[in-house]
Amino acid sequence: MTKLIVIKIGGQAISQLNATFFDQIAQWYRQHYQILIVHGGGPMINRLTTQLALPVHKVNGLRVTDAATLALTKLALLGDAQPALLAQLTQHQLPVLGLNAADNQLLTGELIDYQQLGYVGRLTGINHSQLMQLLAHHIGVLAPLALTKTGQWLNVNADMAATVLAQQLHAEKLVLLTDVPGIMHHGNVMTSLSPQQAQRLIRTAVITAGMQPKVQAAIAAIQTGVRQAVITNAIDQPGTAIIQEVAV
Ligand SMILES: Nc1ncnc2c1ncn2[C@@H]1O[C@H](COP(=O)(O)OP(=O)(O)O)[C@@H](O)[C@H]1O
Ligand SMILES: CC(=O)N[C@@H](CCC(=O)OP(=O)(O)O)C(=O)O
Repeated sequence: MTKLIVIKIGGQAISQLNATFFDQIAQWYRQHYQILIVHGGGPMINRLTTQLALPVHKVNGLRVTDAATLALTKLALLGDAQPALLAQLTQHQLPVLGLNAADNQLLTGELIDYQQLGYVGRLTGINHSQLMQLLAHHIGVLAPLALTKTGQWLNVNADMAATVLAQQLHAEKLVLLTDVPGIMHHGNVMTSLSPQQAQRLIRTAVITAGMQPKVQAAIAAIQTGVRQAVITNAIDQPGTAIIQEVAV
């Protein structure tokens, strides 16, 4: 059976990719791994909304997205973040394909809580066969947006999107590439983190902001069959491995 690796690249990380990253992707591709990249774009969205004097408001790391913010989110993800990433991968001779929810119903979603978050969604369905067909010959680069059954665009946290894709496509590994070397506690990178530890560190505000949905997404991944989930800033560094609860 073909093995799949899902890599989520945060918006900040898109501008920090180095030769090691591209070498590793090329190596996995040569080894016949299928590779799906889900990209973020938080800083690009912030830049656009700030330029247009819209407030940036987040709840538990999720952007509150009204209609105007949604329009800018689509612009930033599909007009800035995705082409910036595609251009770098193409320059490294990697066979990439930029994708979004509207390509043949790739990603379907539903609102999480319109009152609290506006047009923010979670993934409820993926076009499995289409995606696997595309990944047979390309490295897919997918934006974190979804469409509802009635055609409403939704803003989806990219870590959450990557997790659902990793679960549903039975990925072997989920890499969440970000701008920090892993989960930091007392100034050190934690080499591993269990769901119980994570809940405690969220409660005590050690894990805050965008790291919250990231950790929750990684936990959901390993609890639903993804064998390995790591949070790191470099593809060749172990970062923080999310592990199942340790029995005591
Ligand atoms: N305990 C923690 N360890 C590391 N980073 C943390 C922690 N708590 C909060 N963060 C913040 O989470 C950020 C990563 O989340 P986010 O900005 O959403 O990244 P990305 O764009 O890659 O998804 C870090 O830059 C850091 O500011
Ligand atoms: C609902 C929600 O918060 N969506 C994210 C989507 C982009 C993203 O996740 O980008 P990063 O990976 O760079 O943080 C947002 O609007 O910022």
